Amino acid sequence: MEAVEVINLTKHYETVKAVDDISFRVEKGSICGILGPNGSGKTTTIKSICNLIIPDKGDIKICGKDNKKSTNRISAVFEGTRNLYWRLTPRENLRYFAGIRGLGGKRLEKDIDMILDRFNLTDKRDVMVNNLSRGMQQKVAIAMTLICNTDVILLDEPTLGLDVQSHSDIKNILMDITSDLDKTILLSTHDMNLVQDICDYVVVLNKGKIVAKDNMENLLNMFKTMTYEIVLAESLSEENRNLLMRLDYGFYFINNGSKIEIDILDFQDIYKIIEELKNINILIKEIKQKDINFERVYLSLTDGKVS
Ligand SMILES: Nc1ncnc2c1ncn2[C@@H]1O[C@H](COP(=O)(O)OP(=O)(O)OP(=O)(O)O)[C@@H](O)[C@H]1O
Repeated sequence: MEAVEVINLTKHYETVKAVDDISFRVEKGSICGILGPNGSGKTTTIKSICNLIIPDKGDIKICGKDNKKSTNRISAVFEGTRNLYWRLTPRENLRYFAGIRGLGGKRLEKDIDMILDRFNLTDKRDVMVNNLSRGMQQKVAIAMTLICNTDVILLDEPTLGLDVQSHSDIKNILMDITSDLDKTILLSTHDMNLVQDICDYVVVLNKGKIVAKDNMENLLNMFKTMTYEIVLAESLSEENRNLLMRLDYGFYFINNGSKIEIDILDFQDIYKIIEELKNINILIKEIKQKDINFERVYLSLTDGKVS
């Protein structure tokens, strides 16, 4: 079953077409990355799904129902932890957000304790959020979405500014809540390692349009067959790099130009590159097919714009 369906969504801000006729579906219990460079339309898409922006055109369905009639099925954490109350404790925050959704009573108190325990926050439950570490604050923000018990959780940059341990904790929490609790997560982030590790499905936006939507495995496989690494006997000078660039493939110069990574569509193209290296008297030490990572896939899809 689809938890989220976006159908022909379009939104302008005066003359800017922020989102241009996009459609995608997210399966229940999965994690979907909504990715793209700055200004590509991620926030507009996410806010439209949450019903915080009224689109010019298109339909959005949450668990099969129009999103305007299903706002109680979505919760969102925008820009890290901004929607927490900093002068309240984790327990008070959770109580407050549950209260807004009409939840209360002894059962709620039990649920709050259970969720805080799940996130290893029991000993911090009565400490003001302001005095918690950034990683703990992020956990409280995600705990808030669980106490509201919504089917769909939207997260904007959940790992921004976190140390290695907190990054790993948040990653595990997100995987746990989809597998154990069947929650659906829509994740907007520039953290491509996180995307590769936890996303089942990815939607990549560029200039308001979808440039790719597929599952992670397919995207990685699609690019795997096209990326080669050439190790050279010496570093390439600026002049030689420019000569190679004229061949108009996607070149990435690594290790000061002593290693080249190339994205090619046809294996025969590798001979043209070898020929050019021969012409400029550069010896090749090794050529191998590269294990592709998602960051490279993303860069190819968005014309090299990381953020
Ligand atoms: N309230 C607004 N008024 C006018 N233009 C806007 C408004 N909000 C967004 N835009 C424009 O719409 C386009 C898409 O913006 P959006 O914030 O959706 O992109 P984004 O992918 O979330 O970017 P970022 O990664 O920088 O947060 C951009 O050109 C942006 O300048």
